[in-house]
Formats: sequence, C-alpha cells, structure tokens
Amino acid sequence: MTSPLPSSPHASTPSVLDLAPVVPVVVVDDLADAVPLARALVAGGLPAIEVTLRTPVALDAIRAIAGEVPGAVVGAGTVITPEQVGEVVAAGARFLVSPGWTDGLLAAMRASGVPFLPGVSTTSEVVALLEHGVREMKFFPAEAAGGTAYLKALAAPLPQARFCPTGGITPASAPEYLALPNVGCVGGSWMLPKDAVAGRDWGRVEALAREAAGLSAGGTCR
Ligand SMILES: O=C(O)C(=O)C[C@H](O)[C@H](O)COP(=O)(O)O
Repeated sequence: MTSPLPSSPHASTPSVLDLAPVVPVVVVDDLADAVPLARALVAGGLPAIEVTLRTPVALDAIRAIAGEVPGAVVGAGTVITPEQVGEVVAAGARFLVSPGWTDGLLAAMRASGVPFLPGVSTTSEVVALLEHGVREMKFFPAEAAGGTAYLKALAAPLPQARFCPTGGITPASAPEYLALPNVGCVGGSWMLPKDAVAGRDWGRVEALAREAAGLSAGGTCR
C-alpha cells in the first residue's frame, strides 16, 4: 500500500518536502515499536517518516513500516555511505536523507531513482549541490548552523534551493522556519519523546503528531 509523492515545481523528481509540514525523525531501538509507532504518526497526519540508520534494527524497521503501514511514506535517514543507499531502497525506503554529502554518496543517491535530501550547512555546499542539479536539501544541524536567520540570508542569492531544516527544531520554532520561502518542511523528533516510546504510549505520539501536522507558517492549522 503506497501513497504517491507529489511532484514539486522546484525539482524534476517527486518531492518529500511537500508531503507534510513536519517529517518525524525516528530512532527505532526495538523493532517491535516500528509498526505501531509509524501507525501513530500516520494517524496523526505525518505520513513521511524518516527512520535513521542509527540502530541495528533500522533496516528491518524500514522494511516493516513499508510492508505493514498503509499511508506511510517511509524514508531512510543518516544515510552516509553509497552502500547504505542500495540496502535501504531494497528494504523499501522511498526517500533518502543524509546529514551531509560527498560526490560518491550523491552519485549513489541519484542512481537509486528515489528522491533524496543531501545535508548542507554552508553556502558553498548549497552552491555545489545546485551545480549538480540538486535543488532540495536538508539543512543540518539547523539551529546550530544558523537557524532561520541563515536560511533567510540564503534565500536572496540562492532562491532556487529549498530546504528541510532539521536539528534542534521545536513546535515553538517550527512556524518561523515554515514561514520562509525556501523551506518546504522541517524535520524533528519532538513528537517521539523517549518516555512515550519506552512506555509504548502511542496515543501520546499520535496526539503530538497531530499537533505537528497542524503547524504552519502562522502557528497552527495549515
Ligand atoms: O540522524 C541524522 O541523520 C541526522 O541528521 C540527525 C537528525 O536529523 C536529528 O538528530 C534530528 O534532530 P532533533 O529534532 O534535534 O532530534
């Protein structure tokens, strides 16, 4: 069961930046949590889910969510080697996110045929990706790298670049990011508090996801 990725006017490939205002960044420690956690996020209105390759069960978690959660668009995060690209796509990842990029990683991501967001935190990296024909990127670590002020400054000389800022973003700061013309969505982990996941409180996760799905440039209610 899959839902289509809409086309972006800014990119020739379908864009994950337009699926929802917020992409949950998920760290799955216990494989048994993957499906109920993803169901809660989708039920709350957050279909695009980034499962980070930070735990030994991450690949299996991607596989489980891809196979068992209707409406989810599962992607892989923390993709940092060309080898991982093939592995996550084989597991069912429908988009790829990296905290940074290299020429080799970019080539593998492009060859995969699925949408990808390489990570940048400097102007020169943005210019380099534009030179490679890539116009959609993750801005990481968003808060530490300059936050909304930095992105606002980039929009003037480089309006063709669009970002998913991630790293340190909260429900309070997300609307300011979403108000920027060069931001499509933000990434974050706040809708998955450690104690809620440990306690398998999927109702709480769903409620936090619903609040996140309602965030927009103005505050709430997109
Ligand atoms: O794992 C990766 O590939 C990353 O780039 C890191 C994540 O995007 C951030 O850890 C999420 O940021 P928080 O919302 O501050 O938790």
